Amino acid sequence: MAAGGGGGRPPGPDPALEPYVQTRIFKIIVIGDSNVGKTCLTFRFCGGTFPGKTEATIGVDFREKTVEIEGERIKVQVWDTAGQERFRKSMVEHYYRNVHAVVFVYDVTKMSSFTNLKTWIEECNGHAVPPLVPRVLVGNKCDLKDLIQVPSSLALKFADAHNMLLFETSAKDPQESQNVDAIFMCLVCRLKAQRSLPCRDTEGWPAQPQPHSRRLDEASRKGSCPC
Ligand SMILES: Nc1nc2c(ncn2[C@@H]2O[C@H](COP(=O)(O)OP(=O)(O)OP(=O)(O)O)[C@@H](O)[C@H]2O)c(=O)[nH]1
Ligand SMILES: [Mg+2]
Repeated sequence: MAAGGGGGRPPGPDPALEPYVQTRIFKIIVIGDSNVGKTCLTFRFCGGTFPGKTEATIGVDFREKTVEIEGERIKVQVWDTAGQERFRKSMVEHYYRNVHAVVFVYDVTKMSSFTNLKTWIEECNGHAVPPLVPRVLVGNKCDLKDLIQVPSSLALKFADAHNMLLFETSAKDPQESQNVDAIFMCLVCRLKAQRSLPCRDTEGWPAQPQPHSRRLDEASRKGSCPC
């Protein structure tokens, strides 16, 4: 038997006496047409790689990443939603419930995925997502330079009209991985600034100024959070 009969507890301070530190959880949903790269973007952010092969998402896939900002650990819970109507219809209510931030994704090589954004925004508005819930717009697949159909100027105009930041990036290009991170980190920074208490309630948040659109590469060149 061990000297002192410590009852099996490892040496060190008694956890019961340590101050209780709660990790905040921010729920971020990723929305957009099927095949725009939602799964790949969330995989890149949470796992750091581009998945070799993806299947159409059914319902939702959850991914998580814990980040540290100004000494605070925050759990980012990413909801990778299904773009195909038949795989999402029973889940839509769950997507929007208590959501903290929304990422709208289109494919820069597919104009229809851009024009369909208005439908996705309507769906979001139809689920009473509070106006203070930050939203960003992401044009994905920028690595396919010769196939680009959606000009940056058009996307920027749309983002401005909807009070969203615009990010143009690629889940596939490893050199863009910091820029993919910046999409989510920007949202986490805004949420952290908005909220001082660890609660999930999205109502009654303090008012925040709306962001101006800004290209991701502009922000990332500065090497800091684009907010
Ligand atoms: N070239 C290129 N291909 C990409 C990129 N991101 C995703 N893809 C490809 O696009 C296809 C669809 O990607 P997913 O991430 O599964 O698309 P999704 O939006 O999750 O689709 P749903 O789950 O059906 O809603 C896959 O073949 C990916 O390999 C990218 O940045 N560049
Ligand atoms: Mg998917």
